[in-house]
Formats: sequence, structure tokens, C-alpha cells
Amino acid sequence: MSPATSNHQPSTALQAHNLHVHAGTFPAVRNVSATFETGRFSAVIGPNGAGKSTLLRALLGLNAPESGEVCLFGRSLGSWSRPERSRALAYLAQSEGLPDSATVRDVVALGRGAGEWRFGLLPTRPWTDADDAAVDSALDRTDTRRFEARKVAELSGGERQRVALARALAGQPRFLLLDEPTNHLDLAYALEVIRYLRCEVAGGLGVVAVLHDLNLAARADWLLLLHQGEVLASGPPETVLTPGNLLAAYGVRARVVRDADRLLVIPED
Ligand SMILES: Nc1ncnc2c1ncn2[C@@H]1O[C@H](COP(=O)(O)OP(=O)(O)OP(=O)(O)O)[C@@H](O)[C@H]1O
Repeated sequence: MSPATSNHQPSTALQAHNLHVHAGTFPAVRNVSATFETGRFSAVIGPNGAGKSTLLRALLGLNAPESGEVCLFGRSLGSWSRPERSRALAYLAQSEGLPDSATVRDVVALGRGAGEWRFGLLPTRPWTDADDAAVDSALDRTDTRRFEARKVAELSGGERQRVALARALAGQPRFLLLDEPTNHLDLAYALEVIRYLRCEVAGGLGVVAVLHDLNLAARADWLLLLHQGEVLASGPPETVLTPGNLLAAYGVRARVVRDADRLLVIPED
């Protein structure tokens, strides 16, 4: 192949190729293909039971597909070692269990593998200044440094969510996959989480977030709309959040209006 026709660009994406995934015995994800880029805020949307969480878990390698493949940076996820994979892909589950008696700083340090020290396991490598710097940076970027010495038990739900985010960021992943990160958060905290994620995306992180609030999803760069386990639409918000797609996916009539630079979904039912 001549240099002009060869593709020397390394892939920067997390990709699903014709993915079929079962949840239990139920075919929850059916023939899904999608490309999630680094430096892009992608949101997975769709009604309850559409297969969003199942897809997210398959992208993380936590659910093995029945058929199809997940590739990270052009390599099948199955060929990545577990430590390699968990360094590249961070996950924020719907309700993150954080150790109540630990301090915020100790919890964020767990994102660097500090559990080995904290829980008396055999450390596989020494703790370094670079680890401290990564913890400091994650605390600063999530505005949690000011309560780093407090115990997790003393935090509000919104503060806990930011600490969980800081823990994930401390590991310096290439992708962060989040399952309903704004669940149980009030409007201000929800917007704040989206704002922190947007800053990380500007720094090159790939974000893939399952979101139920379509007006928050409208702030993403790219959307994947699932319906009954299949892709109903994908692309920039203005091409996905259309009255026709919303009716097909949710069975709800809605107007989609543009306010300044933002889309707003207004249900009419
Ligand atoms: N262990 C299981 N056994 C059988 N069916 C399951 C199992 N887990 C999930 N399902 C089904 O798979 C489908 C997809 O579930 P999934 O949790 O991926 O959907 P979701 O889009 O994330 O839903 P929600 O928005 O309600 O969280 C649902 O119909 C669900 O009932």
C-alpha cells in the first residue's frame, strides 16, 4: 500500500462493532455499532430498558458479547490485559459505593491504586510524587480539595458524586464511562457535573455518559439513541433529538426548539 493510501492514523476511539449482548438471558443489546472518540462528550440515551447500561458494561469489558466486538484504539478489548484496560477505561456506576470512614483524599488516591497500601495488600509498585500530583490535580479539577480531609460520611450526595468523579480522574484514563452520573443530583449539581466533564473533554478525555435528562444530553457533542436494544439514531444532538425520533423511542410528542446555542426538548403530552 502506498503512503498516500495507507492509514497511519492510530485509532483514538472506543468502538462497538455489530455488538449483541445479553443481560441474563435477555438480548438487551442487538447489533449495535458505534464509535466513541477521545476529546468528545458522547451521551447514550433511550427509554428505560433500552439497553444503555448493558451497552456501557460491554464497552468496559464487564459483559462479554454474544457476538460482535469492542475495540479500543483499534485493538480488540479482549486482547488488552486487565490492568491495561482498567487504566485506559474508568467507570462511574449508578451508585458508587465509597468507604464512609475514609477521607476524601484517601478515596481519590484509590484511583491511583492506593488500595494496595490502605488495605495492607502487597503493593505492586512504589507510591511516587507523580501519584500525589495526580491526586492533587483530580481534587482541584472537581473542586473537592477544600474538603479533602473530611470523611466521606460527612458529605452531601452531590459532593460524594464529585469525589467519585475525582477518584476516576486520578487514574488518568483515556475514556470515562458514566451510568447516569446526574441521577439524584439537583439541577445545580447536575449542571456542575456536566461542566466538569466538559472541561475534561477539552483536555482530551473521551466521555461516554448514559443520561436520562434529554436537556442535559443536548449539551453533549454526540448522541446514541437506543430503542429496544438497537440504534435508532446517532449523531450530533440536532440530528438525533428530533420530534420523530423522540416519538419513536419514547412514545412522547415533543417540540425541540433552539434557545441561543442550545436545544431544548419540550414534551407536549
Ligand atoms: N439479569 C437480567 N435478566 C434478564 N433481563 C435483564 C437482566 N438485566 C437486564 N435485563 C433486561 O435487559 C433490558 C436492558 O436493560 P438495561 O439495564 O441495559 O437498560 P437501560 O436502558 O439501562 O434501562 P434503565 O434506563 O431503566 O436503567 C431490560 O429490559 C432489562 O429488563
